[in-house]
Amino acid sequence: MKKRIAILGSTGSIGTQTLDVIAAHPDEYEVVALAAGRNTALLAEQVKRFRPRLVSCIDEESAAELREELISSGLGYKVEIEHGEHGLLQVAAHAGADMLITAIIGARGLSPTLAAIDAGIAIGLANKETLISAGHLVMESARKKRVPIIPIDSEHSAIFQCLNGGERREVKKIILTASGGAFRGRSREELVDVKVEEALQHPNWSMGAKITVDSATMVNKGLEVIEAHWLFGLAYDQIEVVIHPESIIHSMVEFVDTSIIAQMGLPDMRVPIQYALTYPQRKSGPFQSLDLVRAGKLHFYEMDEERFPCIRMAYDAGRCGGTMPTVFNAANEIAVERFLQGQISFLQIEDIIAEVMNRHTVIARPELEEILSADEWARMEARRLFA
Ligand SMILES: NC(=O)C1=CN([C@@H]2O[C@H](COP(=O)(O)OP(=O)(O)OC[C@H]3O[C@@H](n4cnc5c(N)ncnc54)[C@H](OP(=O)(O)O)[C@@H]3O)[C@@H](O)[C@H]2O)C=CC1
Ligand SMILES: CC(=O)[C@@H](O)[C@H](O)COP(=O)(O)O
Ligand SMILES: [Mn+2]
Repeated sequence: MKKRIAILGSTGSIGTQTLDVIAAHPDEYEVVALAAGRNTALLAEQVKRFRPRLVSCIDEESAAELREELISSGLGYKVEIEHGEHGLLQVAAHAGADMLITAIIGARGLSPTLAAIDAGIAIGLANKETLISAGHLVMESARKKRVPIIPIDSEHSAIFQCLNGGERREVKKIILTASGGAFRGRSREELVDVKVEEALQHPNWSMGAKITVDSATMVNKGLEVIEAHWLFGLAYDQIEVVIHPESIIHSMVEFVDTSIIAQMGLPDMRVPIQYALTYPQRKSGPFQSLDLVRAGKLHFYEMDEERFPCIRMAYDAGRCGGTMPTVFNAANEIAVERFLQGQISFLQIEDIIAEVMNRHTVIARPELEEILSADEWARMEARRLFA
């Protein structure tokens, strides 16, 4: 029987690569539900090709556009079209799905991810912001429901692969690799006037705009530290970050006997996506092998918290816990949105995060309602600063 897959964010970087992997194994996987934002032209193509039973768009207008597009192309089967938060939840908890790939951006992925877990659907987790915002709720809920959460983020997939079959209590620490992002060779002075287009030039990966900016500010690695804390149950002191400009070693685990196991490969997100789909098996795929001789030298540098203050803020937020990581994430989401819209400068992203964290009164062990209101509060504060 084919494994039935639902995807949140099917038209994005992770969403389209997930469909590429599925297309390479047509006898193994079936797409049952898709959710996207406003790219109805691409979504219509995906519907025609993968024939899901349910599809959802961001709003009513996009849903109408999609319907129109599918009718005019003479779609030969009946697909249910939904929209908005309701549609997103319907796709996430689709009764016919075995696994949900969370490839939507931001903390808006939280409620649908919780809905899928509640419905007993396995999660292939790309949407890291969900774990930053409410890691304790997501992990607790997954444990109670015995729902597996398989990481897709390249570093976490790497750690997951290194730990395969191993005892977690034998782990001394994990080492997350960071490329250094678009501005890795530049000093802070050289960041004052950087342009949006420059921040969107990641040296090794082709990704959506938000995560590419996060990579340049090092917020991405900060989010990944908190993500690793929740996924692997490690203390923050056991999570280290090193700069590795080549993005060939995707991350490493050091065990108590000082042995280090690393997962390596060319930067291609289809590999961790496929591993999440096939786990615990491995399958071949349309991927290029790493040629170590051609790669030549690999480099590693110490993380500089003065140069990249967002990494320190992320550790602070994680160690503080409660609603602080929620606030760190929400403030960053708004700051990045404003940077992309040309409203603030690159360095003001970190100023906004720092100031909103500074103003926040933490709630320890927050319930979902408290998470959602801390998230909303942080977004409001982040919109007001430098306005
Ligand atoms: N890209 C990568 O290589 C990696 C990404 N990740 C994580 O994966 C997640 C997705 O990133 P990425 O693929 O780069 O992002 P993209 O910006 O490329 O894609 C985002 C997707 O979400 C959809 N979307 C946006 N808003 C809504 C909404 N309200 N309802 C439904 N769908 C919506 C978009 O739709 P549309 O375009 O139609 O508007 C699009 O399909 C992020 O959390 C990121 O951190 C993690 C590791 C690597
Ligand atoms: C592909 C992936 O997982 C991204 O999160 C990537 O790691 C970003 O690269 P850096 O944050 O290391 O620049
Ligand atoms: Mn990553």
